[in-house]
Amino acid sequence: MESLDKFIQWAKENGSLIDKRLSFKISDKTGIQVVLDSKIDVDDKKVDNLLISVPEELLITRKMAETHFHVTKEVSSKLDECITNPNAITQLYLSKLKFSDHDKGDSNQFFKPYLNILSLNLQQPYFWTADELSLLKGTDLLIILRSDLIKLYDEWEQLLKILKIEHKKTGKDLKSNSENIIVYIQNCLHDLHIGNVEWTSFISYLWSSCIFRSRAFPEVILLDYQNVNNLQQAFLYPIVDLLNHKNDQRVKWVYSGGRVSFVSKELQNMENGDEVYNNYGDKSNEELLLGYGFVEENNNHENSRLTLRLGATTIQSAKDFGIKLTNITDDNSCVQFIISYKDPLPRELIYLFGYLEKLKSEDTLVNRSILEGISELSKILQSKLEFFKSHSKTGGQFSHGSVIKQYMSSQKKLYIKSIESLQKFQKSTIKSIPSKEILSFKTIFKNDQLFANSLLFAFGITSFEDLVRQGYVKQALLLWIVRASNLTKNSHKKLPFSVPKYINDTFEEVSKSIVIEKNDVMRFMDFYKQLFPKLTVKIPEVYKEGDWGIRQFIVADTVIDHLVWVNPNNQEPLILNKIKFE
Ligand SMILES: C[S@@+](CC[C@H](N)C(=O)[O-])C[C@H]1O[C@@H](n2cnc3c(N)ncnc32)[C@H](O)[C@@H]1O
Repeated sequence: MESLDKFIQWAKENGSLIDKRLSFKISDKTGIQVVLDSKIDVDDKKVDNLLISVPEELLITRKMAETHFHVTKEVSSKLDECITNPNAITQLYLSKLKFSDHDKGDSNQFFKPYLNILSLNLQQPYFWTADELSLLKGTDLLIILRSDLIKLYDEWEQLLKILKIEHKKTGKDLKSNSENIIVYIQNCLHDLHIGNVEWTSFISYLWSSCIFRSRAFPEVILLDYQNVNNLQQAFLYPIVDLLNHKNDQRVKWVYSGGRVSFVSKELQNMENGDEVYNNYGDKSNEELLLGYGFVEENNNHENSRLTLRLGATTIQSAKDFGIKLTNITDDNSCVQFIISYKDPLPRELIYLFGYLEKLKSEDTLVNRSILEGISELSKILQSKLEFFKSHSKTGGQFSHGSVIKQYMSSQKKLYIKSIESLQKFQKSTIKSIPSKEILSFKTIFKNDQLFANSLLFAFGITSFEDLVRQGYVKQALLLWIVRASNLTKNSHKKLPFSVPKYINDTFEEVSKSIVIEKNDVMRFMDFYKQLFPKLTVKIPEVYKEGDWGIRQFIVADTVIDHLVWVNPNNQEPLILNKIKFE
């Protein structure tokens, strides 16, 4: 608290204006926070409330860093050419301000009260223990974290090289980015926490880069848009960076007359003692966790990356077919989709799964392929849900356990939403199919009594539910499709419903073109022998009419591939005409 008071005093002495109604506190959970001490007057309610105003001399900027390191125009351009992060040099400058004891220069002394409130114990996962990180296994977080660290290491090496700053590597330092960077960080944590690190070391650069990620403001607010080459360029903004974050807060940062001010439109609705928040940008929990070390429990901006490893050939052929795939990994082997509350079920994801279930003989997506695709997609979403469900229960014993649980739980909620949308989509797809293009096997079972009764003898089952329970749906369906192909005009009349023409048309089409191999016959032999000639003898009115040879069952099996989708919720087969999915 003492360093916080000193810092506020320093800021005020150096021209900062802080609204009297604000006070600064320290909480266990969120660190320093800014609180509204007295309610807003009725008169104030209409105006935007200017709460904090800081003169630009208190900001830590790239310009300041370049002056400090005597960077020429050429070197500055080289930095931009070789390093994508425009804040690299400012980060190094911050490391020097914070960790260099040799440099007792003016700026180091001047910023001391500010530097003292910058915690050495940061919450981002880069500083978590190995046990805590192992709880992230199976999430993208761990993959991104590793690749961020490798990129940062390269950035640090490049930066020192361009600025010709020597870092004498000790035994504790990494020799290259390919060494186990996570183990290196774990070994440096103690020294970092007590401030005993070289300002030129990678660990201090990691610290200052995390300070930048969690506290810096975009420089576009200071200058004309055109004057900022890189929108990522940022500066440190003492005092305003004490405000914690909440999504959807209506705030403004205004630059005028050499001062940067923070304005909030939220005060009207606030009570005494409420926390005043900034808005770091509407962020997903992954962004919040990696950038800031916390997550929002009910985050409307939550999203999740669904990565599908399909291989380059499949991805290319899906694209050639017309599926719009925008997020393909660099090696072309994976395609990614973003699941969010705004779009819990991207349409292109459904089309892709429909495409994957398309038969070679089909040149468009038909209702069957889409429904089949939905079933496959559902399995993937369910397995994601199960993963996040089980992981939202573990980790309680670790200091970052609760944030891990919250992250897993918010991912879980998002997948629940996505699965709900998929179920709705499945229902509406079935509903949209005209009744003459769809026939349910349950309806057949109910209406074709003669056939249904024959199944008691064939499989010992008494109802459709029994058929499902005993696992004979496929066999019964094969029998019925052969029966449908054998129905004469006369026997057709005896049925209380008409067999849709597309079923027998498909049967004929397949029958004409199919090439039957010995293997196909072998595959059906056991099934066939079990039922025939038994059925022919016992129930001739069904099984003696027409052709009941084994070939018919092989044809029926292909007809099923072409026309049938089994609803995974109730195992009911639907026989669908091949019409284009609209
Ligand atoms: C710009 S600083 C805000 C001031 C900070 N509380 C401090 O102690 O200096 C950002 C850091 O504050 C914390 N923070 C900000 N908003 C938070 C929130 N809604 N919940 C938890 N921690 C938060 C995180 O540690 C984050 O990295």
